[in-house]
Amino acid sequence: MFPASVFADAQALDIKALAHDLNEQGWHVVPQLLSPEQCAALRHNYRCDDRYRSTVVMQRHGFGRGEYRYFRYPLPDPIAQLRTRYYVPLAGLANEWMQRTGKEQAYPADHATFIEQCHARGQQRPTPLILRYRTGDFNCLHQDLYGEVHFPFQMAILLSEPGCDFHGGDFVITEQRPRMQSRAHVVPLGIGDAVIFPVNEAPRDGTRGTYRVKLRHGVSVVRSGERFTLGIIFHDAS
Ligand SMILES: O=C(O)CCC(=O)C(=O)O
Ligand SMILES: [Fe+2]
Repeated sequence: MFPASVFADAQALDIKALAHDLNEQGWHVVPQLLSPEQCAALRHNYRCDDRYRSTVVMQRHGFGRGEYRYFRYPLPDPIAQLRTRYYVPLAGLANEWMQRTGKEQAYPADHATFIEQCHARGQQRPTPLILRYRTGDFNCLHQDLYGEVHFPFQMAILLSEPGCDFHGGDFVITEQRPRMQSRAHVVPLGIGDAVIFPVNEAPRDGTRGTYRVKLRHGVSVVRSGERFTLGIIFHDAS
């Protein structure tokens, strides 16, 4: 069963804090975006086969160890709402970043129009997913680019309680800087917290103008227990 109160009451983004964190720190956390009850409902839903279009066993592809399932269209209401609702403020920042890096591209103001653009380019399969890790599982550093068209930000929501449901299993981001060694971030997350982070690249201000860093994200080894995440990716897959 899905949470009845969908996520219409999910808090609005603090745009200033979002822009500050993504520009200065590289990622932004929205605390308690979902309630523990909503998280439990989503974890429970992992077993409902008819909700998903495909299931990936990560070790078969060298992606790490664990499993994830992509939702099928039509997305359950709460998932669709999260995607359309958080797209809007993020599109504003995305366009600022495009200008800073001298790119012509502009993202439309609403998600439906952006999805039409994905579909027109042959990217028609939905990307929101639920990931499940058990003891010893992990997610290798990666990027969620699913075709030529991609939205520059994505969101992951932790659905399990760290220190209780599982131990280990930290969300990590690495930042590859030009002509410098890479920098790692461990993002502290509680149950229901969302992390918003760049899919591919981020602009940084340097002494000689703006430069670009390349980002990858993943999850360190889950030492014990079971850890679930909801991933919201805004572009569709080819
Ligand atoms: O399980 C996690 O925290 C990472 C999930 C992930 O890779 C994603 O949502 O794209
Ligand atoms: Fe990912």
